Amino acid sequence: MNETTGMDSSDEIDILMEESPLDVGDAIQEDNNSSLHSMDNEEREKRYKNLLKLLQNSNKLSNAFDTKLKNCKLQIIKKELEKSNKVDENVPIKVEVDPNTVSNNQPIENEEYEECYLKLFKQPILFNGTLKNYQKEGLLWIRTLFENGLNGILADDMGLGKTIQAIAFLCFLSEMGISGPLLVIAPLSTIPNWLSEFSKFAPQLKTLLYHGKDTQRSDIRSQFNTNYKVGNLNCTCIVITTYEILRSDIQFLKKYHWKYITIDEGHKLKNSLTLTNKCLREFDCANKLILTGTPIQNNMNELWTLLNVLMPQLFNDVKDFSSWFVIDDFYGTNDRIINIATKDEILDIIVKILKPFILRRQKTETDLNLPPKKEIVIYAPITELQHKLYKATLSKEMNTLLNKELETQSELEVLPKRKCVQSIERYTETRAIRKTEPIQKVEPKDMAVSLVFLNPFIQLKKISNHPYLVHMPLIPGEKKILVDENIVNASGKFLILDAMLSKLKLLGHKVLLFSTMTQLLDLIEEFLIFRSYQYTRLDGTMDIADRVVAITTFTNDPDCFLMLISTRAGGLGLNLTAADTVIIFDSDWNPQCDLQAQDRCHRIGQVKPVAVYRLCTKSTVDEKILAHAAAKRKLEKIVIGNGTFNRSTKINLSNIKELMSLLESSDYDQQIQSNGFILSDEELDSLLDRSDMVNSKPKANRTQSAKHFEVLT
Ligand SMILES: Nc1ncnc2c1ncn2[C@@H]1O[C@H](COP(=O)(O)OP(=O)(O)OP(=O)(O)O)[C@@H](O)[C@H]1O
Repeated sequence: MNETTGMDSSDEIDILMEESPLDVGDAIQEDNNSSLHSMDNEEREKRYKNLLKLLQNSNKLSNAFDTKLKNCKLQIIKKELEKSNKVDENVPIKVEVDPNTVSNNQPIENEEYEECYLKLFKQPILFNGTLKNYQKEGLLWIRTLFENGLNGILADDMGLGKTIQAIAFLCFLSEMGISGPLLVIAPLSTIPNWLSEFSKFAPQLKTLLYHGKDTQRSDIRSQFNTNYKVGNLNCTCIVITTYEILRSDIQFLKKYHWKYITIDEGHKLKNSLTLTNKCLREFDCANKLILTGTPIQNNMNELWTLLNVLMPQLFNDVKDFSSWFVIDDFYGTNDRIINIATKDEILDIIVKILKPFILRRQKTETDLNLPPKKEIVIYAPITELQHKLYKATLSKEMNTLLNKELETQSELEVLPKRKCVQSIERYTETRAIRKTEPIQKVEPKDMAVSLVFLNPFIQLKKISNHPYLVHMPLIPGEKKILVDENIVNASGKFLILDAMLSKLKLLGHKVLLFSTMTQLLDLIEEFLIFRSYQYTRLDGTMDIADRVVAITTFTNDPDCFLMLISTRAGGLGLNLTAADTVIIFDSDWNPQCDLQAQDRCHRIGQVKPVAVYRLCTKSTVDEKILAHAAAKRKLEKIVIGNGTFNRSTKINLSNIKELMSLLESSDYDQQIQSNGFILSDEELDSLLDRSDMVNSKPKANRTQSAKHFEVLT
């Protein structure tokens, strides 16, 4: 029996399952055996039919769930309205719906009920804040799934407050007297955020951080079931842990009967074969809620994984499924759209199946009124040294090129991590003047050479970013990097960065600088120290305490100008609205990682327009990475980016025109190409100008006529 609505939902769901007998086993088994591409046509046809059969049957089941969920939602709303006792006076309810008489096919007009609900909505007493309207709707949706014993995915755009909605729901559970234990699983990088959001929005709830050494964790485990009183309410501890601890302690954790598990940044589950997924399947848990701003990042495989997490009994294996959909289909040319169209049938059904269980709202659909954001790609020049090394790598002549230096060559040392820098004395128009004496210019006699020919691609990527990553000058006899003006002059991106930073600092902006390579972050750190910029750093090697220090220093210290962040470690769940500028030094293969990065500062709490600068070295692998990322973005746009999972939007994937326009759309507001000259003040002003964003939305493909830049259209 349901604890809040009094409905017995499990029986109904069992009946629904029986009504849709699925030949699941056969379909999946047969679908697993061998690679799709090595099959003859007859075999392909057979497997395709099996897959369709499985999906169509599941679709029926999902439709039944959908109707059931809508009815349940209505019941909850009615109950809440009755409780508020204001229905007759204040709310013009015209529609009378008896959930018992609604047939499976009949759409329920419940907008008016929802409107009333939003008007009279009382948020959980333990929640210390004001939920926005779309968050109230989100809470209602999470609650409806819970009442029906179903798992769901809250896939709101990044920064819309998924954490807040999850916390509000945990407050609701506590108020309902649901006994725990309750678990939140999140990546290490978002744990500080969870802790601070709990203390801000649910200060009366007790959280228990399950982390630390073996012995500490065993002590913490004894407190999992601790109950405590808040007024009359009997509350239970909320255990917070990381994916890593989940994997290492699964033997202990699976002994508990978890009442509710919230899984943050759930796209980490995207591969159903991972250990984390396996662990989660082993858990004894009533319900799960997955939070992710980016449910589909790479391929259809991930859609299947979502099905697996939501309905593991039906979708229990993923092998070969992805071969129906390959990322190549989404590369460029229009005739590929035909391929996509032929696969619509499968895609369409999957999206329909997922629909009741996924809630996704985009920033543009909400009343958030965030300040505008624009994204500009800056094509950096390639320096002579970069060109020489790049060409040598391509023609596999690197050894010959560097042969003469091999006698003096040292092993490349990992650069020391710096925690802070000396404060700067003053800034001129173009430079920060350091308090300390500049390093004496020394002729570089020694070189550290890092040549990993096993992966020439990485080599090329390093050279495109900074040639020192493969060919670093050292202070003679010291095995330490020699830092002088050459650290800037050797790399096209550093030339651009140097010019931009001095101006950004002067204009009072704060910057988040993302890179996918920690070695590159080390080098940028050397440069920041050389220029005496104050900065903090966040990367995957840091523990929770150090991360908290880095974030608070950046947020609260007005002199701390820049935060260096490794894209993969720091892109998730952080709130860094003190910054209004993002520099993506090198793009990630996965565009969602870069979007996550931008969203650290373009979110609730941001009051200034945000500019995102993406650096790309012209005619190098950098351009390939950008193109690949753009192809992945197209997939995401087609499947989830068009409001498909907003439950009020109708699905329409078969509109070729719509697909074409999505495929042809650009992710960037502006693309700028440097011709290799040092930037003049005038050009910099033009590049960093945000006046177009002050009173209006960012303009697409703005033209720009500075002397040394050219707009690519
Ligand atoms: N109702 C609210 N009132 C006040 N602040 C809010 C509210 N909702 C969200 N915020 C703030 O907005 C910011 C973004 O929220 P949150 O981190 O929960 O977003 P998210 O969707 O989980 O983002 P991400 O996907 O990046 O993790 C946070 O600083 C949060 O405190």
